[in-house]
Amino acid sequence: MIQAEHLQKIFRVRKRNAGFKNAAKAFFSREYEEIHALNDVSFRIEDGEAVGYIGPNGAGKSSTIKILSGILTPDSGTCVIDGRVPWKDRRAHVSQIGVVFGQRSQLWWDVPVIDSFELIRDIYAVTEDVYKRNLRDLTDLLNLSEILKTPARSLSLGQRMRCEIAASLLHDPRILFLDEPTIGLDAVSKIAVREFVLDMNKRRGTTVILTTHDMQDVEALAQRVLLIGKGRILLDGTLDDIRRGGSGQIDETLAALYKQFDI
Ligand SMILES: Nc1ncnc2c1ncn2[C@@H]1O[C@H](COP(=O)(O)OP(=O)(O)OP(=O)(O)O)[C@@H](O)[C@H]1O
Repeated sequence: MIQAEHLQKIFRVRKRNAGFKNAAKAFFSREYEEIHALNDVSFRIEDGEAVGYIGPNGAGKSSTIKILSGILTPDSGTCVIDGRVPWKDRRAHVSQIGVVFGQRSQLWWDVPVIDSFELIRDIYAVTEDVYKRNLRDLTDLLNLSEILKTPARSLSLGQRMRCEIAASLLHDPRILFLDEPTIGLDAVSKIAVREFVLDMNKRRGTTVILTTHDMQDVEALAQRVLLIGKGRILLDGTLDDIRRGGSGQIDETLAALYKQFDI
């Protein structure tokens, strides 16, 4: 179970105006401004749920995922995941979670993908049996056989994302955090990723938390939707709850909702 209560995160950044001269000035300046990424975020997610975490650019989605995965420490508030505090019990925590950041790679850039997988196996101390089974299933389901020997830097975006997802699942995590996993993918790759994640959720009971701007991802994967805006949870319900507010396409309905919440 994931229980987040009153999470707050403030980033302090050097104040600066536009232009090169001002950038240099800002470098030596002691003036800071505060960015309230998370103001008061609370939610509870049960084991086996698949939750879409949505909101406009800069709403605080990635910051939340980073806190839940232990990469970032909040300024205040608490978060307990299956009895662990992510940023305190990092070692135990990472063995139970898989994380995919669509905009960042966890694969070693210059080595064949399979070498990255083997490194991940060693880091997580995955037993040979489990590794072999997962590698076989993931290769099969995500269609990786022809790209396993290719270095990550030579893969297309869609190929790389399929490898990223496989890399995040080799150690059988109970929870999967996906931060924009279908960004830039073609229709075929998007569908493959969605089907695969749905299967993980349904068949293995993996808890899935997904941030995305693609509402088709949410339609395909999430039973529940959390809407965040200006660092606060504004809505916790189903996609039907969101649809009810509009009459047309889901993107238009969502845009109207953002407007209504002034986010
Ligand atoms: N390391 C950082 N330093 C300073 N500000 C940051 C940092 N990380 C995030 N922010 C700011 O915190 C706010 C929330 O950012 P976050 O990345 O969580 O949003 P998001 O909802 O994931 O946005 P997007 O949909 O654009 O990816 C933004 O205003 C962002 O500029």
